[in-house]
Amino acid sequence: MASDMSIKAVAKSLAAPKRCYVTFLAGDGDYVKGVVGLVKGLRKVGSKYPLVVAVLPDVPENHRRLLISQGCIVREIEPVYPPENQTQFAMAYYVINYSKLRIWEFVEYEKMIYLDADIEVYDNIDHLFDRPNGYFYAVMDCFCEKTWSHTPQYKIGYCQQCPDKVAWPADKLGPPPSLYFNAGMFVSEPSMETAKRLLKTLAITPPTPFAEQDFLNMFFKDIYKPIPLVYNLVLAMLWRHPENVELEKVKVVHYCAAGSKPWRYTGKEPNMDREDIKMLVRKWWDIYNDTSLDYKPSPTTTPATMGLEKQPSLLAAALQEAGKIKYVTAPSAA
Ligand SMILES: O=c1ccn([C@@H]2O[C@H](COP(=O)(O)OP(=O)(O)O[C@H]3O[C@H](CO)[C@H](O)[C@H](O)[C@H]3O)[C@@H](O)[C@H]2O)c(=O)[nH]1
Ligand SMILES: O[C@H]1[C@H](O)[C@@H](O)[C@H](O)[C@@H](O)[C@H]1O
Repeated sequence: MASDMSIKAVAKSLAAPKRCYVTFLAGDGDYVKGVVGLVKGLRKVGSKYPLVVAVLPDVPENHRRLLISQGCIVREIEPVYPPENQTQFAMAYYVINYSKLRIWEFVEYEKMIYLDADIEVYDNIDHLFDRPNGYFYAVMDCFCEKTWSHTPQYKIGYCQQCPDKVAWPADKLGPPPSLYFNAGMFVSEPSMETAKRLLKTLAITPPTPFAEQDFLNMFFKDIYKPIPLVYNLVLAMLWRHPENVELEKVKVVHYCAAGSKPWRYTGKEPNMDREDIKMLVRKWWDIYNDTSLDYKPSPTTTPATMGLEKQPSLLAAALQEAGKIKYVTAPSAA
């Protein structure tokens, strides 16, 4: 009977579509805290799918171990560099974000939901995996913060979040820009063919201020489908377009406004003393500090299910940190 059950469970898991959440981690700084907060948040809302962390080689071993002990699957990726250029990125470190393009190589999954490490999930969004294949789903960005000051949109006060407020001067600037998404959250399908095309296209595309975000907008323009802003609340929306935000309905918060990363929050930067911001920063810390959300390996956890089979050097350490993992060895014929 028991073995019947387990056969059924295995068959079910084999038939289940392969889906995952993905995030990206670079360097030895404090973004690792963001990933820990994220995986705990996903656990809190009962997400059914694992969080795969695409790490650059410069992520130190102790951070990788911490992530594995929190139930993440750590996958090292090779860095991707944009072509040489004199471009000023909106933030100098955005140059590393081109490496995000590697996640289309994760073809052991059929579909992925990408989330930046400075994102927290406050409600289950697994249903986004059920949207039809063949599209790139993401939330429309806002052009009103200073990081956009290099653009005509910012200069004339045009934002796609309120396209009727300032009309786009088509006579002077030509047709209005295509819809533009924030690349901190998106739904897409890994594919080796797409991965190769991304890199090939990048090699002949000069870098622009929002780095891979601009690039992805260009690359996926024809299959982009906007989804409601509850799936990626870019914090500036709270003061730039409050009429568009119903905060209590928001499922995913993106702490991308200057000064809003919870683990660096001081409250001193513009807008950071707002009550809604303070509440959102507190909410993030509540999840991060909640030890009941720490990863508890199930009795059937194995190196393979933890994604450790290709990382023997991390295995022992991860198991030590995770503490109580029990292996279920394959039944022996003897
Ligand atoms: O030292 C770093 C810097 C960044 N990151 C990773 O890169 C992501 C993007 O960086 P930020 O969150 O600091 O950047 P923003 O929120 O300002 O980013 C926005 O613009 C970027 C342009 O490159 C990306 O498109 C990003 O997805 C979009 O949300 C982080 O969340 C994190 O996952 C690191 O791991 N380490
Ligand atoms: O797309 C950008 C980007 O994500 C920036 O980091 C953020 O500061 C801006 O508000 C947003 O519009």
